[in-house]
Amino acid sequence: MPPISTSDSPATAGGVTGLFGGTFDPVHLGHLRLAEEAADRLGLSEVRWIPAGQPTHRETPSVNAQNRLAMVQLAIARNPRFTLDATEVASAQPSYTVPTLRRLRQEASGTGERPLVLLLGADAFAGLPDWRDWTDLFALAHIAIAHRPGFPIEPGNLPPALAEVFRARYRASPEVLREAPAGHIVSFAMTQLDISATQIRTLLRNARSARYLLPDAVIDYIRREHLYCKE
Ligand SMILES: Nc1ncnc2c1ncn2[C@@H]1O[C@H](COP(=O)(O)OP(=O)(O)OP(=O)(O)O)[C@@H](O)[C@H]1O
Ligand SMILES: O=C(O)c1ccc[n+]([C@@H]2O[C@H](COP(=O)([O-])O)[C@@H](O)[C@H]2O)c1
Repeated sequence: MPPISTSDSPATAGGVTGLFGGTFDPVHLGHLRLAEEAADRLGLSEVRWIPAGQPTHRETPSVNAQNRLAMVQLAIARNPRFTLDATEVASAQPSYTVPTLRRLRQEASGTGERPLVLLLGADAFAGLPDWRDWTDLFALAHIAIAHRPGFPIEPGNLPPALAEVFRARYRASPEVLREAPAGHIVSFAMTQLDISATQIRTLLRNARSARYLLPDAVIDYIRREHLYCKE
């Protein structure tokens, strides 16, 4: 099992750290390829997975936070670059990203101004102006956007306030991530996998196979715990 970080476990010293938050209801191969390809293409020494305890911007997840955390733990268990951050799940507060980044920035302060990179799918990036205190994000971390089928990354497709920020902060080369601790936006191509947790929940509710869309260990867990069954 990978190490689980809590607020008192400092991030790995040195390198560039990727931060990957999500509802993960459930975690699937689209998430795993995003994190793996981000690590390769952006040269990340670690990708820290941060399941949201109480997501604020969507319906209540189908499965509770402990089960979603357990599924992520199983999914990333054999990858030495992946770590799990249980802090949002352990918190009684709603899961907002800016306070999480402030905490991680403080943890990283012992290792100097280390670059932190928030990893987002293109759909999540387009929704940024709805996030709480979203303009504060850029003082705390870089953002790396993963291409996702159906969500082209172009200023013309973004809300105006975000398009302006995108034009000012976007850089073509991921090398800029090492040159500053925060503030740049980059994008990276990833294997296009049109997989969503919504699709998987629908398959499982209808007693259809979700095999090869998510890791076997996660499917086994879902079966054992009777998750995503028809009510
Ligand atoms: N297939 C995919 N390709 C690229 N990015 C993805 C993919 N699936 C999810 N992501 C990204 O992973 C992050 C976490 O996503 P989330 O847990 O909401 O998964 P989801 O499949 O989009 O879920 P749901 O269908 O419940 O909305 C977001 O940044 C999202 O954009
Ligand atoms: O901070 C916010 O206001 C905020 C609003 C929407 C989404 N987020 C974060 O964005 C990440 C992806 O969200 P989602 O809904 O695609 O799973 C996850 O870590 C959420 O906590 C954060």
